[in-house]
This record gives sequence, structure tokens and C-alpha cells, in this order.
Amino acid sequence: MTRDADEAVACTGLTYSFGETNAVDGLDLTVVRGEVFGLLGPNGAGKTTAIRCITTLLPVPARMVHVFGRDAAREAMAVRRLLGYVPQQLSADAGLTGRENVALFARVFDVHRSERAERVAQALAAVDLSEAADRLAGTYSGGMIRRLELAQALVSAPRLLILDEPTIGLDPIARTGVWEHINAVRAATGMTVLVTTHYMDEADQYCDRVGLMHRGRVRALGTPSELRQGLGERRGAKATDPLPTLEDVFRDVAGSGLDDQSGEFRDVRSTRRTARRVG
Ligand SMILES: Nc1ncnc2c1ncn2[C@@H]1O[C@H](COP(=O)(O)OP(=O)(O)OP(=O)(O)O)[C@@H](O)[C@H]1O
Repeated sequence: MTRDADEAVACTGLTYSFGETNAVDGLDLTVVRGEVFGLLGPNGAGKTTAIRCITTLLPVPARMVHVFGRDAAREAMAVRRLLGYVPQQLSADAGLTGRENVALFARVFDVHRSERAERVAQALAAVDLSEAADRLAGTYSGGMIRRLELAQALVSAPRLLILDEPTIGLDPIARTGVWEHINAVRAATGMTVLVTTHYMDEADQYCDRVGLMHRGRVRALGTPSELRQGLGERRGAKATDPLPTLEDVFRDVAGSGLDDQSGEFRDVRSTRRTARRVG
């Protein structure tokens, strides 16, 4: 099948179940080349599962997931070569220096030996870690660790960068730092970015489009301002009224189940998921 040349990611009726749990349930989603797309949703909405299908870490049937036109089921290796992935779980080794951590990824992602040192240095520079590169990662702050993981994902020069809650648990300055580095690399390379976040203010500020996911599917899709204006219109707001926030849109989409399932949206911490999986 010929895919649209504008598509970086296309999920078509993507479904993935863990036993009886339909984590992703008929997800249709297109990420356009060059955009920053935010996948939002309460805990358990299926965001990470969808991302793991896109990265080929979870197996999917043919024709459900395409990355730059490559079928994730049939051409998994080709898909992997196109993307960089920063998972929720820590992926940096505290006992290695920043440079050694990135060099490890350069080897894993098969960056040619003759280019490796330079590409590692470039990736570290892109996230402002050149000076700290030869310190052990165990001495880094939370924000520096996140930027190091970004460098690890960038060292293979991916066309698609996938980030699962890249700023969770960081202070506001460190969060801004992570986003500024993502944006700078995107501007320089034209890379496409697919990101999940629980921070509505970040999605509003940094994402070109967002998809609000709930119970395994995208329930609302658009630019942050389109979604906010749409809710204002549905509520019969006057032109002079302040626009609803993206969090209002989110609550509207996720409905009353949100409070039962997810607690206070801004307070979500990935440790809950880690505890659930480990436990
Ligand atoms: N490895 C697993 N085994 C069993 N069930 C799982 C597993 N991973 C996820 N699930 C279940 O699948 C559903 C979707 O989970 P998923 O982690 O994809 O959601 P999420 O939107 O990423 O949530 P969060 O915001 O907490 O990261 C949940 O009901 C979850 O409990």
C-alpha cells in the first residue's frame, strides 16, 4: 500500500491487549513529518503501549503501524533505524561518564566507528553537556540525566524522536531546558517528535498538535488552540471570555472517570507505573 508522503507515523486501527486488558483499542493516529505531536491522556490510557508498538518493542500485526512508510511488523529493523527513543525508565548508567553512555548508544545503533567520537560529541553539545561529558552520570542532576538520555537518542541522527514523559519529575527550569534542546535539534534537523506528557502547559506551549487519548483511543485531536477554542464554543463562551485551558479540554474528553482513575492530573508520577509493573 502506498503511504502518504507527509506521514512520519501512521497507526491504523492499532490494537494491543495484555490478557483481558485492551491497552490500545483501535487507535487511528497520524503524526505529520516535522511536527511535534503530543500524545496526552490519563494513567492507563494506552500511551506507552502505543509508543512501544510504534518503536517495534511490542509486536503488532502487519499494516497497523507505519513509520515513514515502513511497516513496523514487516520491516522492524528499518523502522528501528529511523527512530530515537527515550523511555520513561532510566536508561543512563550511573557508573559511566556522560560521554561513555552516549558512546554506548552510538555502538548499539551502529554509528560508523570512524564517525562515532564526533557524533557523540555533537549529541552531547546539542544538549549542553559538553563540559560535564567526562563526569560520571551518577553525579548529574535530574535535568542533566534527562538531557543525557536525549543525547543517547540523538546520536543515531533519528528522523523520528519518541519521548515518553521526558520532563516528568523535573523542576520548571530543567523542564524548559529539556524542551529548548528538543526544539533546537528539531529546528536544525527537521526531525519529527512524538512525545507523551502529563503536563498540559508543556503540551500547549511546545506541541504543534495533540491527541487526547482515553481508553485506548484518541478522543480529540488538533492544535492546542483549536481544541481550546472548540471547547469554548461548545460551552457557549463569549468572545471576551478567557479560553478554556488544555487541561479543561482534557477533563472534558476524559470525563468523570479521570478523577477515579488518575488522581490529580498534574501530580502524576511515573513511579506509580513503575511500582505497578514491579509489584
Ligand atoms: N506489561 C503490562 N502487563 C499488563 N498490563 C499492562 C502492561 N503494560 C500496561 N498494561 C495495562 O495497559 C493499560 C495501558 O497502559 P499504558 O502504560 O499503555 O498507559 P499510559 O497511558 O502510558 O499510562 P501512564 O500515563 O500511567 O504512563 C493499563 O490498563 C495498564 O495497566
